[in-house]
Amino acid sequence: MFKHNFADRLNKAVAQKKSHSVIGLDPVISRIPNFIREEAKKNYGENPKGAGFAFTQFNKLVIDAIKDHVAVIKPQLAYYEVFGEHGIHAFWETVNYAQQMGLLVIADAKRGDIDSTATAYANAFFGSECEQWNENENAVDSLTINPYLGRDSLEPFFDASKKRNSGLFVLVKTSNPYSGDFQNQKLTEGITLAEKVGVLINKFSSEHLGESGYSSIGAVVGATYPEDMKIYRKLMPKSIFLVPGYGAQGATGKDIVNAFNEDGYGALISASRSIIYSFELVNAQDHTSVKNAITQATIEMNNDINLALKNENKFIW
Ligand SMILES: O=c1ccn([C@@H]2O[C@H](COP(=O)(O)O)[C@@H](O)[C@H]2O)c(=O)[nH]1
Repeated sequence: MFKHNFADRLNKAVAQKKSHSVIGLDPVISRIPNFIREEAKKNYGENPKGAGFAFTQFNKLVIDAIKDHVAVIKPQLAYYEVFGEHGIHAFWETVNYAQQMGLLVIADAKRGDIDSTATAYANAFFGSECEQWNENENAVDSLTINPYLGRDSLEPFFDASKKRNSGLFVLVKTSNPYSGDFQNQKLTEGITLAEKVGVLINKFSSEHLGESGYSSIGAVVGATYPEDMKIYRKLMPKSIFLVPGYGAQGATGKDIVNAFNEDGYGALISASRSIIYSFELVNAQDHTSVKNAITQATIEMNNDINLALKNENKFIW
C-alpha cells in the first residue's frame, strides 16, 4: 500500500486530533490492573505467556481510551523484551491494533550499530526485504535510533525510511539527569556533542522533507532541559522533535513550548507512566473506570500542552 511521507502523515494526524501528545506504552506486569492479571493467570498461568496476554489486553484498553484524543503511541521495546517471544508477540499485537485504530506507532528501540547490522535493524522494524523468507507484514511507522556510532550507522536507517516512507527520531539530547555527561561535552570546534549530532541531523533532514515542510528525520530532545531546547530548535528547524520527560519525569506544559516552531508544529510530547497508570490514583478496579481514568489523564495532558502553546502564541487550532 502506498504511504505518504511520514512527517506529512504525522502532521495531518496531529491536526485532526488537535493533539501534540504521544502516549508511551511501557507495561510492567505488577502495575497491570488486577482484573487483567487475574484473567491472564486463569488462561495461561503466571508465566511469560500470561504476561504477554496481559500486556496485549492492557494495551488494547489504553488504545481504546486514548484513540480519539491522540495521534501517536510509543511502545518502548525493553518492556516487551522482558518476556521473550511472548513479550515481542504482545508488542506486534499492540502495533497492529493501534494501526487498525488509526494511530501512528513510534517504536522506541534506540537502535544503532555498524552499517550491515543497522540494515538488519531497519528491516526488523520497517518490514523485511526478504519476502520469500518472511511473510510477516509487521511494520512500525517510526523508530528511535542512537547516532553515537557515527554517520555510517545512520545511513542504512535513512535509506530504509525513505524507501518505506517511515520516520526516524535520532537521539540528540536525552531527558535523563546525567545526559550531560557525554552529550554536553564541548568539542574542539566549540559546540557540544549533542549540538554536533543536531547539525548532522539537519543536513540529512533536508533530503526527507514532506509537503508540510517538515522532515521525516526527527530528533529526540528531552523536556527536562527546556532552555537547551531553544538551541536545538534553531539547529534543526525542519525536524519534528520527540520530547520525552513530560509527567513522571517532572516536565509540564511550560517546559515544552520551546520545542515548537512559530507555526505551532514541530514537536510531539511523550508521556508513559503518568498516563497509563493514572488509574492507580483513583483506585480504579474495573475495565470502564480504568479506561475513563486514562482518557481523563490524556485530555488533561492535551489541555496543558495546548494552553502552554496559547500563552506563547503558538496555538494553531
Ligand atoms: O531521552 C529519553 C528518551 C526516551 N525516553 C523514553 O520515554 C519514556 C518515558 O517514560 P515516562 O514514564 O513518561 O517517564 C520511556 O519509555 C523512556 O525509555 C526517555 O524517557 N528519555
